[in-house]
Amino acid sequence: MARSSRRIAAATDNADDEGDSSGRRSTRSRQQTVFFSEDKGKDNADEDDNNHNNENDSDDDEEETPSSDEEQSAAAPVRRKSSRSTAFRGGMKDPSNSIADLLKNDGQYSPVVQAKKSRGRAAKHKKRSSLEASVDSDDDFDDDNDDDDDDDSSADVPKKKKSKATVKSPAKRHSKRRMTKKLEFAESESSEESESELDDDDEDEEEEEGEEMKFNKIIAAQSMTLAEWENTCSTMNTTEITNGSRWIQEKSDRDPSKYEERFLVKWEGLSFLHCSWETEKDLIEFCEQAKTKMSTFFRKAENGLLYDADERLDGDYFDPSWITIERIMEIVDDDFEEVDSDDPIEKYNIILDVNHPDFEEGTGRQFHVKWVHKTYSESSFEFERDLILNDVEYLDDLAAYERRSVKPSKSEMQKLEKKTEKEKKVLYTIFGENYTMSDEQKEEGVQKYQKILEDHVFKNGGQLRDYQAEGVSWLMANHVNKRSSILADEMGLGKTIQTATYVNQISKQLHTRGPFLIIAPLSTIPHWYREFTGWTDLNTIVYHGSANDRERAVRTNLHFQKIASRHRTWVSVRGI
Ligand SMILES: Nc1ncnc2c1ncn2[C@@H]1O[C@H](COP(=O)(O)OP(=O)(O)OP(=O)(O)O)[C@@H](O)[C@H]1O
Repeated sequence: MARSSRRIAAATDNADDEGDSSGRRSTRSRQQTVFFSEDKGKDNADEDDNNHNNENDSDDDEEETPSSDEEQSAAAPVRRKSSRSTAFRGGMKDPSNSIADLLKNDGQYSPVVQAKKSRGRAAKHKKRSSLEASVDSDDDFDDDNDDDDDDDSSADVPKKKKSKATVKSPAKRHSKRRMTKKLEFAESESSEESESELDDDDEDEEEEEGEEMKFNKIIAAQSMTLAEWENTCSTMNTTEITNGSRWIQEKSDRDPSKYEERFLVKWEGLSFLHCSWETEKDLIEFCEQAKTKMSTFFRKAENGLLYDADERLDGDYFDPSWITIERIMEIVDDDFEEVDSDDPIEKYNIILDVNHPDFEEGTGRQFHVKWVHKTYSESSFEFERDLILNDVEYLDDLAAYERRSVKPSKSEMQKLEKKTEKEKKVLYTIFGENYTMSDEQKEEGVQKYQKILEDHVFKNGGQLRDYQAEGVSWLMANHVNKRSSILADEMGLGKTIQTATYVNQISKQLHTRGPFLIIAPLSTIPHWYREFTGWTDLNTIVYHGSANDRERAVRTNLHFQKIASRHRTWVSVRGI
């Protein structure tokens, strides 16, 4: 794990490099890279990086680099909000339980054995259903099932001859298309370049017609009866998957008690919200490199699961934070005929019923989402309807987005400036060393200030302890007198919180725009992030990761969205 050099950092900004005359608290603080800013920043109009075209590709392929994963999890905030998708959890038994259940069942069917057999088959490149193979080699399987399987080749295997034309490409399934983050900012680009970009996009769309579908990896294997599959998959619907599958499956008249093995697939270019259960047959028939990816899964998986318990909770197939929103970075507003209502379902005509004839149109708004424990490059565009259908909490993140995305008007700014001047005067009266006041009067002012801090209820009901209020007021005193300071105390007494509330004070009370930079050791970044977001409404972002991630973090989070369109031109939005 990369650890950057340690540095001594001053706790105040704007501080002169002079000795600490008050000298009450000092420490060395070990620092690395957390970056956060006040609710505003530059109106960035730089050219977009070509790397944007590779969005979501970082998850690419089964061969993940452990080091980047490690870094990522260390850097990302730890936030295990319980917004679990019923699609991946609720309707599904714990896979380990179900495997155990099946094993208990007179050894009639073992998904583990099954998995090994499938691996063998994949290696031999045979297009046979798992169940067929299982039955062929499993003497205990009863005759009835044997009959069924004999039928498989004729009756059970869907009669439709799946041709590429019958496979609904995700890009073609919905007229309202998801974006896959291909925003180009063309301020400095010539119009010629922009036009050629657009031409490229058209070509890409045409190419999509014949494209094979691609998936990143298989993340679980599971065997259940067809009836159980139907039950489980009926809750798995998004704009990209229908009844748990990327394909629109025809109704089958197969025996519902018949077992089928399916694989949970993470699709390329889509977030974990759109993972779907697919059969080996479909994957091999319609997806690029399915056999290779399948054999990688069998090599790496244990008990039918790719991720170990550290990365997921019991009963989950993957870390639930991967479908938990860390922040909404943009709203893509289509032309909605908004209904006057507080309920987004009503307001944006969201249609939740998958069988509704206008399901395709009823997607609601589209958000650019950064997921917890995923990098900025892995952020994705999601329809509001998909978030609702999968129980993903988004309203708080949306409110936070709205709060920070609107630039104050000129008159509001002028009002703020006047207010700031007043606040400054008050602070200088209390803390200013050149201010002529008796010591008693000063002490009284400081006590009063500390009391206000102590009584103040911060976000989520947080309140400072008396010594913490003293610490913050000392930091403010240094700030007012333009003096560098280092806050030191014993471990665990809340220095992080004091720093967060101090920065909050200079942002909210003195209306200092920021951005403020926190440099912290890699392992403590999640803690810093948690405390800043838990105690303040500051627009806090983790500035860490690849150059692309860092650039994207700044580009998408440090400018006012609402005025951004005046300064940049959106030249290209490319689909999947
Ligand atoms: N006023 C408070 N209210 C609620 N929780 C608090 C308060 N002050 C500190 N804590 C909690 O105590 C724990 C330790 O605080 P924190 O990590 O900020 O201390 P620290 O002094 O920065 O520690 P270290 O020296 O290890 O960096 C945290 O979980 C924090 O949320």
